[in-house]
Amino acid sequence: MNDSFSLFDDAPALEPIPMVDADVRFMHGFYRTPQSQALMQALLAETPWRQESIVLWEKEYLQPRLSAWYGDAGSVYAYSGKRFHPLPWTDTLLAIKHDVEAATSQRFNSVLLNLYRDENDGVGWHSDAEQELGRLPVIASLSLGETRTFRLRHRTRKDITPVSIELTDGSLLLMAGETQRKWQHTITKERMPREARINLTFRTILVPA
Ligand SMILES: O=C(O)CCC(=O)C(=O)O
Ligand SMILES: [Fe+2]
Repeated sequence: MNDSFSLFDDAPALEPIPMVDADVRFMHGFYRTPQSQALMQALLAETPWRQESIVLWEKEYLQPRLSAWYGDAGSVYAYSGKRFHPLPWTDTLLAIKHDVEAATSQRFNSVLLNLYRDENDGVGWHSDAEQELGRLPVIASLSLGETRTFRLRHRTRKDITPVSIELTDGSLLLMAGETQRKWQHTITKERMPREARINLTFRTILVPA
């Protein structure tokens, strides 16, 4: 699906972002228009988007975004006291997974889709350090649609400057190594009007033997 790997193309590559205690790589234009727009439209139409809730201090809150969870049948994900069973892969998602696996030399068995409908949607500071992601999670994050700012901050070292990355349409971000153990990340809400953005985070859920 992605034709950007030809030797004769000026193929962009995942470039390391210099960070302490983290392995973060990033590239613009992993998918380019019009392909990125076609994927966005397909995912907007095909996905059974849900607004999930989280429980904090015994109070239930709706998440400020819509989401959907897909993966291999065994890749059950526990999050905020709930267990999510994945939807079966679609052709669209399998094609994207194939491209992302080729670009990252990694294999993934699940993907979390997030839809940020406008500037009022976001995701708070967190790390993806759930037990079923293993000790050193590898997460590949594809962005489609509106650009949003991805911020990272070190969990314990206040002397380390936070990092901001503009996640443009069609960009690909890889987080590996100690990134989830040592850093947190967020997509902040914005003041100015924003169009919709879809983010796909490919993950590997370790299935208990
Ligand atoms: O939307 C993004 O770029 C980040 C999403 C995220 O951090 C997550 O789903 O865990
Ligand atoms: Fe995350």
